[in-house]
Amino acid sequence: MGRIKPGPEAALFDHYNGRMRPPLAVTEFAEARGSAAEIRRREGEALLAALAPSTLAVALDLGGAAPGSEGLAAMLVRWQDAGRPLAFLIGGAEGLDPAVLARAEASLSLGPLTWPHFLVRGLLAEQLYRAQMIREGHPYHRPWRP
Ligand SMILES: C[S@@+](CC[C@H](N)C(=O)[O-])C[C@H]1O[C@@H](n2cnc3c(N)ncnc32)[C@H](O)[C@@H]1O
Repeated sequence: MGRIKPGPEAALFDHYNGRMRPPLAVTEFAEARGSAAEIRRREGEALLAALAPSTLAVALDLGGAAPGSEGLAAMLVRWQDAGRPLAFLIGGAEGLDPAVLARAEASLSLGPLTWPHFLVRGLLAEQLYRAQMIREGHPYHRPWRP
């Protein structure tokens, strides 16, 4: 949700997305106006209208599953094996509407801290790139801990 402007958040996303094979395609939606509930509803309607019926939607949500990076890599394999378009949904400042959470088949948390949505885009891109590296056995991911 939201149209990112040139700046550090856009650069963070571009940095990791530029490494992905293939890169992620981003669809941006204008942030809505009104009360918090109206914003969530209007933004939710725009998001839902853009999803094809076959799309496997994953909501980025604080209440979602919070796997480690290797767990996320395994989840991604399952999602991609479904052979359906895969979409990650990131809410705006007011969060995702309950209708969007209900449509999503999975929800993913990046931990209990609340992050700004444009930062979430970059954080997610890094984790999806990391998941690719985990699948390839690439030393980008160093799972050992001292
Ligand atoms: C500023 S947050 C919205 C905060 C809102 N109060 C809520 O609870 O969703 C904007 C969006 O970023 C994503 N987001 C922020 N922090 C997150 C986290 N820790 N895990 C997953 N998604 C997060 C969600 O998609 C959220 O809708």
